[in-house]
Amino acid sequence: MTTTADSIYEPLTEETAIQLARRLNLFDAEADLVCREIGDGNLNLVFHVTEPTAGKGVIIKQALPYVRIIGEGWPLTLERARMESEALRIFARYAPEYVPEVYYTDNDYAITVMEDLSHLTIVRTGLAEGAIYPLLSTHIGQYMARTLYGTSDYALGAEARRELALQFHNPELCKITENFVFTYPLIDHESNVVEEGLRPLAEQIWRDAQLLREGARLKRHFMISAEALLHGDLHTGSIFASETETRVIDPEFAFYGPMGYDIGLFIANTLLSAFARSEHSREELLAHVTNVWDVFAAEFTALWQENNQEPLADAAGYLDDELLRIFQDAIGYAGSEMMRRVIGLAHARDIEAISDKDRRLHIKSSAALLARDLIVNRSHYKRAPQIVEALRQADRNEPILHS
Ligand SMILES: Nc1ncnc2c1ncn2[C@@H]1O[C@H](COP(=O)(O)OP(=O)(O)O)[C@@H](O)[C@H]1O
Ligand SMILES: CSC[C@H]1O[C@H](OP(=O)(O)O)[C@H](O)[C@@H]1O
Repeated sequence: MTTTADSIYEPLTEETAIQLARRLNLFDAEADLVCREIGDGNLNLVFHVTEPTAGKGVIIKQALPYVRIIGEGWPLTLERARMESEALRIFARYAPEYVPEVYYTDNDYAITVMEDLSHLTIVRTGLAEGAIYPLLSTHIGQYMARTLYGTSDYALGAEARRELALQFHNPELCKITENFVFTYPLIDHESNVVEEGLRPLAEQIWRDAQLLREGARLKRHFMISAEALLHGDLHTGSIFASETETRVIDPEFAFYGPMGYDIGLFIANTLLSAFARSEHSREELLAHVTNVWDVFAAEFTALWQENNQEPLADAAGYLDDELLRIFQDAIGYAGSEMMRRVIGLAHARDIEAISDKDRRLHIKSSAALLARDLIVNRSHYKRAPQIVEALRQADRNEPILHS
């Protein structure tokens, strides 16, 4: 627990959230305000303060000194609120159209007051209801290229990059990822949630020496690479969208890590949503998987050519090598993320919502087989359409072959 006896921190209530919004002059003095706590994530409180007659609102997000869904038995640093608001401000330098505006922060109360995005839908929810979001992968590809390139050595130079990285020492949140994404799904850990019927496959996974070795290498790479300021938890529950607009929220896991991690999380969660759909309505989501990489690579290349602090950047073949390495990192991390969403702690809600047990189990075992291949054979992946081909083979229960 990071609160101390003399700490002034206390959790907000719906009433005190309204008082805060008034104190910050976010609404007219006489405005009639209502507030609802709408947090549905694993960690924090989220208050939606609105003036219904004016159609105006703000979001007040507050970290609790523990994990919201577990309670005081799992203490967690309040520092995560500072990480989130500082990361949002930095990402806004590079991709302002893709993040909510931050109006106010208070680190003592672990509060971030930000733009209300309620006119948009959380992408995981929308995709489960059949939405397509035609611009999603273009926007996310641009968002990732701009924020990842912009905070890297290439754009900032090593000195400024190291300076910025000091602000994002985020050990408690990184530890959650190290444990719950990388370690626990690969061992028979008590926190894993393995659906009955999937146990034999899970046991096979835990005995798979090649998988454990490659999973360990990915975890190590995650722990020691400090390439760029990552969002750190870029799943589809951290993205709001409509047909025309896309915004990335919730970067409390931000830290300096490998660029491929953010890309891998987006790909993994889009693949899971694709698995959750019937075969004929998957195509748009699979197109997002290939397009996000194409857009990322094109935008990254343009930024590289425009502004690069690395004197050796023009070395023949170097950019291509970097892009292939980032791609293969992303493939591996997509595998780690998919595995944890199937047999780890925090499952994909769209898959859990499938009521037909046989179909749900088929999807989970196909996703686990695909995840294994992405982790173990990531060096065989050279082009984004191979991911789509691998998903189709896994879905048909065929061995995944790479041409
Ligand atoms: N800026 C925002 N505008 C509107 N709703 C938001 C905003 N930020 C968060 N929410 C709502 O609160 C929920 C939880 O927010 P999130 O940041 O994901 O919390 P956690 O950190 O606990 O995962 C989101 O799923 C969304 O419904
Ligand atoms: C108990 S932490 C599990 C999981 O929760 C976080 O997700 P979110 O903030 O979107 O609710 C993160 O993915 C953690 O790995």
